[in-house]
Amino acid sequence: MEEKNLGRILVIDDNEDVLFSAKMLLRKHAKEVVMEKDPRKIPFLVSNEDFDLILLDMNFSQDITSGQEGFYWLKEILKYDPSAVVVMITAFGDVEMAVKALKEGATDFVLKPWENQKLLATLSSASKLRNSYKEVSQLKEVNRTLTSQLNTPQNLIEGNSAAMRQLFNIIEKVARTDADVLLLGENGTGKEVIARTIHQRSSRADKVFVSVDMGAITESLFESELFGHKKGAFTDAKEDRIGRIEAANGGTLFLDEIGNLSPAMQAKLLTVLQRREIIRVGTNKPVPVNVRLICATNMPLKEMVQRNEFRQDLLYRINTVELNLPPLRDRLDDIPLFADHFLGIYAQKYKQPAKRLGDAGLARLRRYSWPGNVRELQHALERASIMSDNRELQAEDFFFLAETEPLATNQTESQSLDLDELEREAVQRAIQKHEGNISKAAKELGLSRGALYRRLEKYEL
Ligand SMILES: Nc1ncnc2c1ncn2[C@@H]1O[C@H](COP(=O)(O)OP(=O)(O)OP(=O)(O)O)[C@@H](O)[C@H]1O
Repeated sequence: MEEKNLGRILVIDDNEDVLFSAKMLLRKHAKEVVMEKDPRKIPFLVSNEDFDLILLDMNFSQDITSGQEGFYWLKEILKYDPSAVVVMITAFGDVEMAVKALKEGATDFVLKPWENQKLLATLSSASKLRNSYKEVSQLKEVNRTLTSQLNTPQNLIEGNSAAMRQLFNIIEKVARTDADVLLLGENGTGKEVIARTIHQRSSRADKVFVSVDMGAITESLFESELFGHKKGAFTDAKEDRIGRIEAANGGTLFLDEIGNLSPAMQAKLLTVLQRREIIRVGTNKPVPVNVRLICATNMPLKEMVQRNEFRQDLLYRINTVELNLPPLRDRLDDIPLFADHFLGIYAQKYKQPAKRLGDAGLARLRRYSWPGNVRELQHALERASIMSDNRELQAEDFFFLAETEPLATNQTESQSLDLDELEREAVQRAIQKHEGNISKAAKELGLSRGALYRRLEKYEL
């Protein structure tokens, strides 16, 4: 047996000879051996010290044979440390009593007088059990912490546009049911934020929310990522691993970019969803799973079904409730709320006083088409927070890649000879080249900052 791998052992027996021989044997294998003759010290010892193993006599001198005192002290130990690993010592080979002790929570028993090798073997397996208890309780704790961090409500903006108010009415109702949900919407409309919100408002809120980006999973890793694998199932399978679906058990499974699955992956996913069980790669044992499914995509799934690119049966399976997230350009009334929210966050992040959105700034944001939706708005506000010297953000504090994009390559230069058009393009290009730095752009154009601002205003840039 490995040296000292039994940890700290407490031996409680009122017979000095037993204590002595236990100490002689165990000190070679344990980090520390604590001996105690008087069982009345147990509460003090167990509540003040951490023992990996406890060897407890069943029969103390006042009550030689019934074992009642042993049972009493076993219960006391478990009261103070429910995960204590207690091995009972019994002198009479009374199997019935030993079995009763196991039922009461003892881990094992040894007969007195013991054979040294047998005692060591018993303690060694008890110590392994203790280690796995410790590991499990540590993992549970890590899991609890991570789940509560992940499930901490993010700063959700419900919005006050008619479209979002209507949507949140439905979300409120749907969240409480266990119905599977399909979220449709352009990039950056907040599909993941809404998926998390549904989870947080559901009866599964204290369980885990597992998000899987289907667009990022390759065909070859699909099964092992989602269903898990057994050690040795394939070359890289160095250890048993549970998949994402099993990890979400009891909670919510969010499958993002569901429209990106190949036909083969769609078929495998459908089978799992229908059977509500997974089979880890390299095994043939089905494991039942209980997850609430939320899927999301920015792709037109119904059209894809028409074109045979997406399985109709899979679509029916995932869209019990379908929610459409409106693009930001259809809910411009939400912009002021988002602006307050994100400007607050960036003020903290960049340690500066919070900036506000001025009327002209807001008008500018309302005129833009927002192809990147809330994510793009968030970035525009972050950029303006960093770049602008104004406390109140104005039109000139915002410029947009989507508007300047065609100018990124020089081949797309305008054929127009309209002076205004040419000037507008020159201004855009200068701003883009200097990444929004007004002073540098103005210098390049041969204009003062004021003159450049006037042109930005004029061309609504
Ligand atoms: N209602 C909202 N409240 C607060 N933040 C939001 C909201 N909607 C979107 N956002 C923010 O916008 C960004 C994009 O949101 P999210 O990732 O949820 O969008 P998505 O639709 O899932 O995007 P994609 O399709 O690109 O994955 C995130 O940074 C998110 O915090």
